[in-house]
Amino acid sequence: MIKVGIVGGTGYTGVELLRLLAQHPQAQVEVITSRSEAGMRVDEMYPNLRGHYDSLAFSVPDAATLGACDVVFFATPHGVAHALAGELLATGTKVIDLSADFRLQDADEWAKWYGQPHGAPDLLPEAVYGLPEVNRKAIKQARLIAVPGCYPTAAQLALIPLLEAGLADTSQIIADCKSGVSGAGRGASVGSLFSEAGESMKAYGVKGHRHLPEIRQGLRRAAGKDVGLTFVPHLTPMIRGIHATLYASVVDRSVDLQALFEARYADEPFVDVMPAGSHPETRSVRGANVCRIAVHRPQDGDLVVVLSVIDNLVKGASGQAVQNMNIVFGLDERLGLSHAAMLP
Ligand SMILES: NC(=O)C1=CN([C@@H]2O[C@H](COP(=O)(O)OP(=O)(O)OC[C@H]3O[C@@H](n4cnc5c(N)ncnc54)[C@H](OP(=O)(O)O)[C@@H]3O)[C@@H](O)[C@H]2O)C=CC1
Ligand SMILES: CC(=O)N[C@@H](CCC(=O)OP(=O)(O)O)C(=O)O
Repeated sequence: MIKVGIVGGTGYTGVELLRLLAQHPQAQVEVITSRSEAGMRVDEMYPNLRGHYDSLAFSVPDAATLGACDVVFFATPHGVAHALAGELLATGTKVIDLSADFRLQDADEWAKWYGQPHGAPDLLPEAVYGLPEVNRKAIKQARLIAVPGCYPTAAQLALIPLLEAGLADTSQIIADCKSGVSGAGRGASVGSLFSEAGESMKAYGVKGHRHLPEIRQGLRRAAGKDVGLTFVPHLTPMIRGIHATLYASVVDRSVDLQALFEARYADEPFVDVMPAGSHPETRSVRGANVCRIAVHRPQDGDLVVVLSVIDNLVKGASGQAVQNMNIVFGLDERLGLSHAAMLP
């Protein structure tokens, strides 16, 4: 059994980790932290977990207790993993960080987008970007994994086949993305109120969102050169889900894009290339660790439109984190993650 610790157990990604790990045959959650709820049993706070974690209670984060675990997940705001990761790695504990602390390779760029100095630049060279579909080999050897952001997961999986094949005009790609409100976390804020976000939809971060450099970094890796990207996120009145629509121009109209995408993801357990002409719905991935993709060529012109949906809390965060854990510990990548989505 893999001994698991979770820092930040009361947020949405923390409780989603608990839900997924409850069904995992080879992992046992030993430590779960919350400073504000220390002492409370997890199944008192989250009744959906009753019967799964009979005696597990929140505790304050403590490096010694966490260091006794085989792996520690950080489901915390940005900056927290910077402070604790080094100490845990030194005790031999693997670290899987769901925040953005180790996603950008460049500490100065991180500081610019996150508004504070990078707290652990010495660890950046060994941090591995945890997108298994492009980095599986490196993940297997990693001690420190940066789980990709939710928008970046949906956008990169949609564009990588085109970029790796050198088929997209890299001067101008558009990522038009929509998220449910759980993407904003569990912390109270006016924008997440039902009466603010319900029956309404709005774009935000058009001038520059912190996921822009992360998506650009991934696209650059796939294309082997810089990519001109416009990224516009939107808040939509649903709880879970990301819907990303990607627009690019193809440089060779003769290529069968459906066949290209199917071949690229043929061996990927968590990417589903849907039949030509499909329109994937966010509800088709709700609760599941899957990204469903459909490729369109309107009027058979140069334009390619790729549609990509994920559950922000699963393939966009906690499910992808468990997928990374499975790879790091040499397990079947699908363990604990093979359930179907909830419909409706
Ligand atoms: N929501 C989403 O869809 C996604 C979120 N993420 C990322 O995952 C991380 C967690 O997100 P989410 O679950 O929404 O977050 P929340 O903000 O809802 O929860 C944060 C958790 O972290 C704990 N925490 C806060 N500050 C500290 C601290 N200084 N030290 C230790 N623990 C702390 C909180 O507990 P307490 O204060 O009681 O200790 C709480 O349990 C974030 O970095 C987020 O950006 C990634 C992908 C998708
Ligand atoms: C709707 C909403 O507010 N979404 C969040 C992104 C989701 C998220 O948590 O981002 P990370 O994956 O980088 O942690 C935002 O725009 O900042």
